[in-house]
Amino acid sequence: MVKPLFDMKLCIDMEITVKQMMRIEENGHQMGFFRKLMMENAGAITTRHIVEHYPDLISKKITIFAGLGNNGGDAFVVARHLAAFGCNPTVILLGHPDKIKSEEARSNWKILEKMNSVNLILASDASKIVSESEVIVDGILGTGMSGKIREPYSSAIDLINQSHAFKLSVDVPSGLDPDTGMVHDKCVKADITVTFHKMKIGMPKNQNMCGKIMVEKIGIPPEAEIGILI
Ligand SMILES: NC(=O)C1=CN([C@@H]2O[C@H](COP(=O)(O)OP(=O)(O)OC[C@H]3O[C@@H](n4cnc5c(N)ncnc54)[C@H](O)[C@@H]3O)[C@@H](O)[C@H]2O)[C@H](O)CC1
Ligand SMILES: [K+]
Repeated sequence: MVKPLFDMKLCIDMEITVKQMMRIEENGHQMGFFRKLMMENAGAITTRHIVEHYPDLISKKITIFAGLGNNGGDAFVVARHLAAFGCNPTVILLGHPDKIKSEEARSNWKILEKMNSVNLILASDASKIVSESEVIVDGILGTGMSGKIREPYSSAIDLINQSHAFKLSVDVPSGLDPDTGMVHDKCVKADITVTFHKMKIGMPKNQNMCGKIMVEKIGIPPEAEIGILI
């Protein structure tokens, strides 16, 4: 039975909670639109915004911070897509590769390990690299953030905020509570945040930390929202 189109239209511009997003993501995955595909689309559309912001991007020093969760996985995809545009980004992984949480993130890391066009730095003193960066991608924490920011994420957020680089946050500025917009501890102050699928309800409440918010679809079937938003 095909749902009437108007149902889908009603929820196109809704703002959703983290819990709703995770349930929609799971439904999409169960429908066969696997998380790995979502991650690829998320990274590709995020890269598009960086390329559009900087037409002369190839000449820019780009540093990508990646956590061990799927926010970091999105950032790995951004690194690969930027390389395809002729850039040589540096990825700073905030932990050991063995601790990367999911298969989809790990498989994207393994691709980067085979690419000479992307510099991989394990969590070391990133301060020199950051001081020379012109573009910083924040793929540290997304919707999986909880509680006081632990090291080395905490120092990484401080480093990013001390930089004068252009800052783009993946999905959520790292450290922002996506459901309330509150900063319980510390948070990346982004110039642009590219968030996926739908706006998270807390983000418009804290434009100061999010910067300009872009809501981008990543291919999740609207039917994945049935029973959650519809
Ligand atoms: N919404 C979608 O359709 C998709 C979203 N994607 C991206 O996935 C992240 C959410 O990924 P998840 O693995 O659930 O969580 P995070 O990456 O945000 O963080 C988990 C990671 O961070 C550690 N951690 C949590 N809290 C803290 C803290 N306070 N201090 C230090 N470390 C913390 C935790 O242990 C984990 O290691 C979403 O935002 C999107 O970017 C997918 O790409 C697919 C589609
Ligand atoms: K982030």
